Amino acid sequence: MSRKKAVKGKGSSNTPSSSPSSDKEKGKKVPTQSNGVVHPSRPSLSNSGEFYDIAFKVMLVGDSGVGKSCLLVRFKDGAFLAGSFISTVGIDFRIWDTAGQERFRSVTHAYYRDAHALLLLYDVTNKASFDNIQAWLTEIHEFSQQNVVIMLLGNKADSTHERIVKREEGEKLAKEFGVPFMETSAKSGLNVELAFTAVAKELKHREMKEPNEPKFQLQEYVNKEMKGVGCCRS
Ligand SMILES: Nc1nc2c(ncn2[C@@H]2O[C@H](COP(=O)(O)OP(=O)(O)OP(=O)(O)O)[C@@H](O)[C@H]2O)c(=O)[nH]1
Repeated sequence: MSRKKAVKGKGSSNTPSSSPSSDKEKGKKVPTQSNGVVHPSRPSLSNSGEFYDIAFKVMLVGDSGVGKSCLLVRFKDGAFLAGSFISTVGIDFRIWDTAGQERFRSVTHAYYRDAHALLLLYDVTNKASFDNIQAWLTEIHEFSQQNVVIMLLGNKADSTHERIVKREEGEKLAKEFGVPFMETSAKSGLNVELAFTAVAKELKHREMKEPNEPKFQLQEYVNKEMKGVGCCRS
């Protein structure tokens, strides 16, 4: 999975006018199987001009304001968007950035179905966004594929003074639900690259693994590579 083709779109319109089918139209540029995985007979060219062999659909989900757009922009451009800007209401393709607002949920549901991976975010400075994770997971299990890769991310880990949710609480919740977890910061860049590459590695491994090859251990990989807030390695 090429990082550069991780093109996100902050919704180009500020109304939920783009229907799932109209957005899928945009994705028609690449040959897609019914499971949504792109298997071109020869490498395909991404919008950014890079070649790739396989493509997966990764979505960012979570409450409004947890930092989904910022995380994607940090990953894609290495930049941080400070301050307030228009809330996401549209959904773009490649890496799909969803609107966290309740009133756009029905639009989001339609996109879960063929997602291969979901990065589920809460904001460590916002208890409600953490408390809502269980509801998000229930929804994900209802609408997404059974084998979807899920990773829980506690974002805004740079906000030391405003922090309300402890890292241990995130770890405990993730353990309860059997999903990998780490804290991230779109502002400082902490673990942002890792979140996307770990998911990409898992998906690629599933797709290309030889029958006798052991499974990729996503949580182990994350534990090994993850950096902590204020840690010497970050
Ligand atoms: N300190 C800090 N602020 C962040 C971080 N990530 C995002 N923010 C801020 O949080 C606010 C919301 O970020 P967005 O990326 O728009 O959140 P979103 O989840 O995409 O929101 P919706 O589009 O409404 O679903 C903005 O003011 C960002 O600057 C982070 O890692 N640290």
